[in-house]
Amino acid sequence: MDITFTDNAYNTKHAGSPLYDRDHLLTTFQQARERASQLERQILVSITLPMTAHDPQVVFRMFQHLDLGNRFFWARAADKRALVGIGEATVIETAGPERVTTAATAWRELRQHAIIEKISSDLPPYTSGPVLLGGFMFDTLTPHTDLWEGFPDGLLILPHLLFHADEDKAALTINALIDADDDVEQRTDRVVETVRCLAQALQSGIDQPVEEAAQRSGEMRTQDILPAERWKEQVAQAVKKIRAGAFEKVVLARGVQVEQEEKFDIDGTLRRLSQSYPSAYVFAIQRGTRYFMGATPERLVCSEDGEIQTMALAGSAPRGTSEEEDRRFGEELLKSEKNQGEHNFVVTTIRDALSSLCSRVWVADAPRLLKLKNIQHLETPIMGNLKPGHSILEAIEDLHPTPAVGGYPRLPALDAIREDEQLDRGWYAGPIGWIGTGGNGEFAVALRSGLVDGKRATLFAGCGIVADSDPESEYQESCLKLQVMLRGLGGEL
Ligand SMILES: C=C(O[C@@H]1C=C(C(=O)O)C=C[C@H]1O)C(=O)O
Repeated sequence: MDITFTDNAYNTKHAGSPLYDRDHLLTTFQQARERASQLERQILVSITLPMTAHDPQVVFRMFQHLDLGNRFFWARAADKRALVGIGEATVIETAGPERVTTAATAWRELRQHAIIEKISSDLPPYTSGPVLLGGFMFDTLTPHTDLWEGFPDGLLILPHLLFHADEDKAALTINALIDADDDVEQRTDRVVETVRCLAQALQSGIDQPVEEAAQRSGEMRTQDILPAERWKEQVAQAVKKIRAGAFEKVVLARGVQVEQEEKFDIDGTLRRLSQSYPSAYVFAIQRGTRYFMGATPERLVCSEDGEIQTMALAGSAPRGTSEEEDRRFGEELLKSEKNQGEHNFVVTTIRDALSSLCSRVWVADAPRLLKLKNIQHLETPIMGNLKPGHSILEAIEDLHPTPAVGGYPRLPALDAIREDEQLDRGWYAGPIGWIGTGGNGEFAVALRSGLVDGKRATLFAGCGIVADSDPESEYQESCLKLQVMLRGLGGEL
């Protein structure tokens, strides 16, 4: 079973021992229990072990056999980074407009007095140690419906087990919260058994090629939540408001309900999304029978050692059916005043938001094209150096919602969404990602996404509306964006 882990100093030292050395784990848990009793609080224990690289999709599938609870998937095929978690050592759940700040405080508190072990120096540098996975609702002030039950305003999960990998290293982190009166012998045995089961599952499944997703046996039925004509009227109304000077841009979203005879195949959907959108963040967060999942091209913010990277992504055109047509569409997008306008609101807003958090902000001179499978966007890379003491959660607090998903100026645009959109966005277009120690982490904007529950799914897509938007073109653009999840679920093959 040791083949699951690399032949690192730790395993060599403990050659022949179980995957995780029981005695060592027990000593750590005992130490945590003592600390818990002295300080009269729970103590976080986080242990990271090196592991041989595995396909994150396979790990996600194998995790299901562990019976540890909800799973979480996050991967970007292009840079070979992945985080796959299962279970909840603890969760930080927050509510209200202060949901991000409250989560940041709870995270700081949780880390205090923690015992963090890294059983090698050969580990993915940014994701080793305790890492929280989760996300935030787009807007806490819109009335919530049952649709998003289980997805609170803010949710950060410390998983029991986290598989994480970068381009050349992979590791497993085991997290636990220890109480003063915990039976640490029993806790130790449970962890050792869980890791043993995982190793076994991976070993037995490791040689099996990831099978092609089962073909759908029946029809996938789709229905607009708001009839197409009504949505286009909304767009026309928004254009009128903009021309009357109420605001300059608003992003209006629409939802589509999808149903089929059989349950949607979550693992297969993730695989199709990863294959079709290698540069996107492919994600899934499970709450019971529900999965919020998608393949978003939009990074909200990535922070590594104080350097943050973000982007303005707004302005869209279809891909051409020939190389020539594709180039033409791209050139027209780059020259389009309408698209440049809606893009520039995003650039300006992000630059302003970062200027208070960062000692230096760098913005590319001009947007470039980001070409995805069926759509192309204007993209401006933006970077900055976080001032000491600031973390990624503060950046999220300031950046979200950017005018790429909200509007410009922010407040009147959000009011218009609340009044006119008639859609419970829930976590759609909210920040989703992970945060580690030292302020590192990465969050994306949860676009090209849907909430999947058994045989049903609700998919979302939105478009930036400006003074010269045409309702029909915006509707067509939203259809292109919806295709990501429709195809991901196995439809429109
Ligand atoms: C709102 C969405 O996408 C956003 C809106 C875009 C636009 O209006 O051109 C482009 C990219 C995203 O920032 C979505 O995919 O649902």
